[in-house]
Amino acid sequence: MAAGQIGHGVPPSLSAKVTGSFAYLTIRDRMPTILTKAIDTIHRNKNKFFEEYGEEGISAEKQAISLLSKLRNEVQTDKPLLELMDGLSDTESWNQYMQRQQSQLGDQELVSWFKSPWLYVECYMYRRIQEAIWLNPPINNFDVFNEGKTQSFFESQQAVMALCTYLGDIQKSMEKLSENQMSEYFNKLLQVSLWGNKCDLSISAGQENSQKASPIDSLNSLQSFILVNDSNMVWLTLNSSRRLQGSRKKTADRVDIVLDNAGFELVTDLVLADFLVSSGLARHIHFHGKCFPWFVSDVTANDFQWTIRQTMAANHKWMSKSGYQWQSYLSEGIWSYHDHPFWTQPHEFCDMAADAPDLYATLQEADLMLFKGDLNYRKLTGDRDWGHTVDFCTALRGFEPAPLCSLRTLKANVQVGLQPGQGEKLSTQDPSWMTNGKYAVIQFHGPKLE
Ligand SMILES: O=P(O)(O)OC[C@H]1O[C@](O)(CO)[C@@H](O)[C@@H]1O
Ligand SMILES: [Mn+2]
Repeated sequence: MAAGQIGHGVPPSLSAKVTGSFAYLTIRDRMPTILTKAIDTIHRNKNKFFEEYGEEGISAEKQAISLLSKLRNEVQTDKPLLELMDGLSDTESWNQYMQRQQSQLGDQELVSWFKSPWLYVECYMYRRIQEAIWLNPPINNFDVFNEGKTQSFFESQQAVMALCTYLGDIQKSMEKLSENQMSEYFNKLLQVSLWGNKCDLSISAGQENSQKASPIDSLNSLQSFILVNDSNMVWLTLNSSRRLQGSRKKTADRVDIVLDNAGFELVTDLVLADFLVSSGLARHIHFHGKCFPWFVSDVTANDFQWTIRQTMAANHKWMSKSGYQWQSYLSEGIWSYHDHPFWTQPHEFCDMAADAPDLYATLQEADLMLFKGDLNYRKLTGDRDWGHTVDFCTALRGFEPAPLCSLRTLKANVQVGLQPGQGEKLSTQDPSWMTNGKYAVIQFHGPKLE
């Protein structure tokens, strides 16, 4: 067994134990900054809380801030993680997961911010933010990240308009498109959705990070930054499920999109989903979002509905047309939004079949799953210290509910499925290639089709 490997050749989890690693810097610098911003946001909303709830609002604000400051201090001083106390439906499962982590660590040490797996502690921080808010009615539904998400949507308006106009143009000529043209548009919109993932707010610790340029025009220049491009497999998968259905109107029955960020990225996902349905490549789209505010910019049910309403209300013909179209897909059941507590838990996805069998069973009904973003990639691969040439399939460790594809810009140091030498070359050319968000993958796992 190679050095650092645990049982069955599975490498160790990334962790802040390694001083100077990206995990270490995230926990030392970026997470406290995110907490400070959350505290500022609550404080800035003090008057609003007073207007809405009077003195009760003010004392809830103070109490929430004090819990978050305490949390920030726990992170900064590498305190042991604490059990959750808020009695929500997922509390028990979080506390059990902590026991699991503790038993892996043994009796000598306690699970703590810098010693436990990075994936676990980073997820846990967002759950603790949720606890701090939830324990403080009447402000217990406040989304501390909402302002950033709405701002990122408004700042990318030009790009959204350009994208909706592009979609409208495709749809005007949809009937006449050849198979080749169709696959070309598909690839473009898949790549737009891929690069949409550059626009998250967690990596920049909440700094503005929106899309300004026209997303279609940038695609050519970004091409060489796609390190793995399995889009052909994705296309074949969509088309093979069309063949298997054998119906005259050829469609994959269902594509699931596991969403990542609100703002521009969500619009790129909705545009791709619209194209899949209006081109006849898919019949239904299931979107999966988060149950509570997560990793600064991730989509909640509220963000999802808000984005569609804003798109409908836009003072731009193609944008508002798209918004109305999306609303009608939802009311006709062609599109549906789902959330499941598992998406806001710290588990590697290889645990899903055992720990969230209901979700796993639902995903098995999909013809194709698209996993958006970096955190989903970390969970797909377990956020472990894999070699770059390890197969994606190996890193998934049996997680294969349906053919799946990760659309991810690289923001954490895990990347598998590269060619021999590719990782080394990148490290020489651009030492921060795994974390600077400049590179991306379209990485597929499923039956190989021709
Ligand atoms: O929105 P995304 O693409 O999942 O990116 C969030 C990522 O940013 C980070 O905060 C960068 O460390 C990761 O924790 C996380 O994987
Ligand atoms: Mn995210």
